[in-house]
Amino acid sequence: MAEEAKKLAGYAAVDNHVQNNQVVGVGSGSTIVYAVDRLAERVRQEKLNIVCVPTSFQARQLILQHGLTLSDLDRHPELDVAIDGADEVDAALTLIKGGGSLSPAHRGCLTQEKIVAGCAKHFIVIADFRKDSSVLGQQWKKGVPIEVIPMAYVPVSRTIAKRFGGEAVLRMAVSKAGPVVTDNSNFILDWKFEHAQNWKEVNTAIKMIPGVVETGLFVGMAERVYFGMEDGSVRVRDPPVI
Ligand SMILES: O=C(CO)[C@H](O)[C@H](O)COP(=O)(O)O
Repeated sequence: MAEEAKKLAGYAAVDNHVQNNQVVGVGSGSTIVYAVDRLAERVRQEKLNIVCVPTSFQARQLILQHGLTLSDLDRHPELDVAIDGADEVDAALTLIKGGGSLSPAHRGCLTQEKIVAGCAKHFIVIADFRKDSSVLGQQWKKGVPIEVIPMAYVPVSRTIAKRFGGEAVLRMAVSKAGPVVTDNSNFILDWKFEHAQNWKEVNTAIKMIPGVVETGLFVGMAERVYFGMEDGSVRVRDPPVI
């Protein structure tokens, strides 16, 4: 059921937002796999000229395996559109990213994902119905991922708990001993917050703690979210008009 929903979201995003001669940011996770399948299909069928910029090692492999054109931010610092998954989306389109529902290899790419999304004119999110929340923490219980410089993980964890409550736990690997190491050779703390907060302020404050590389809070970045639903429909959410 969830897999079909991921596919619906991925296909809708590619069909509605990708056009010929575009540079496309490719996100990470299990949902993005469906979007890349559809992108490759359209490139073949419609003979599109598309260049892809990956957000992780996994995304890079996906692009290559599908025979798509691989690039990077050196050659393409401006993207037309970036498409990526999320762990949770609230009513204001604030996202938690960097968690991942698949294997550890597909998790913790939040820093590169945020960089690529920030370089895109349009940032489009794809998710299944389980990620849809009115407030963060409603559906996603694993906390906000925070990428940290390895030597700083203890002081950063203590500072976050002291200032914002909850606890920030070092993410451990599953198929190896020791912590998960990101594509940037850093560690991930999962901050299990106690209650909803002003995410814009919290995100800025956490980023100011020495040793923090990036947070998995994406505030004011997503332009549209496609949710694949259980009944086979696709729900679209745009940011609220303030
Ligand atoms: O942010 C991510 C990885 O850093 C993923 O996009 C997010 O975790 C969603 O993953 P999935 O599509 O497997 O549920």
